Amino acid sequence: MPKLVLVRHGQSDWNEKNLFTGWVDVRLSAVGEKEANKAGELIKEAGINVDILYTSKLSRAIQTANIALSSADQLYVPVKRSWRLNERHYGDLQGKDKAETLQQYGQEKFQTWRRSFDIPPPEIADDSKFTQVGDIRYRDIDPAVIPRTESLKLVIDRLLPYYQDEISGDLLAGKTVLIAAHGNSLRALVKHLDKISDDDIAGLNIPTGIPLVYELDEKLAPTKPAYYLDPEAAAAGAAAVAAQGSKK
Ligand SMILES: O=C(O)[C@@H](CO)OP(=O)(O)O
Repeated sequence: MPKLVLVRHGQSDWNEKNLFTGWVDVRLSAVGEKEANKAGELIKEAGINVDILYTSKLSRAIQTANIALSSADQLYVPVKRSWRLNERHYGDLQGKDKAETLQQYGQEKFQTWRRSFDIPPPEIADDSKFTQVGDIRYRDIDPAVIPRTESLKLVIDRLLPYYQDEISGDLLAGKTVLIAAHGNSLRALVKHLDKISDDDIAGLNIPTGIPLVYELDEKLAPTKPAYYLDPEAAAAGAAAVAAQGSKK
């Protein structure tokens, strides 16, 4: 039976600093490296043998996957990377402090930008130091397609075709697939897999560095609720993500 393991990258330098990140290519913090290592140990302890790894094009997801597969003794697995698994592009909020943004714009606007289904933050200018226009890693994408901002809905629009056309093929072949990606790109995927409504998805937060396992049937529907390999740490981690704006 196909198995899908999702892991959000470990804490990044900008998660630690409480900054909106999106497509900015920041690296893992020391804590994030430890979380990734632990994720691999959990994968190994659960007896999960990964057949193929998918990552975004962002270093923090790639680092997480490499460290986790190393500690799981599975560095050999083949890998595919796509910008379609990237974090949600955070528009003009990229690089901004979350607590300051909350203070400046108020709870309602802050929460709308952060967790509404279809309202994106303001667009980032192409000459901003935090834009990804001109970044060589996206040379295979038409520059007009590089996002200037995204809502969760727009993430689903660019991620789901990749899941259905590429990743599903490996799952339908009975493979165990590991996806190392991001808080909001994984929220998009979980919304699809668990059929979560546009309203209810606002309340879902994905913790860093804890593998979430889906066991799927031949139509790629979950045969039982997905489970975290460390449920207690996952609950604490999700609550910490939800509270990020209020952090000093
Ligand atoms: O800054 C970001 O890109 C994301 C994930 O770290 O943050 P949030 O949880 O606020 O959507």
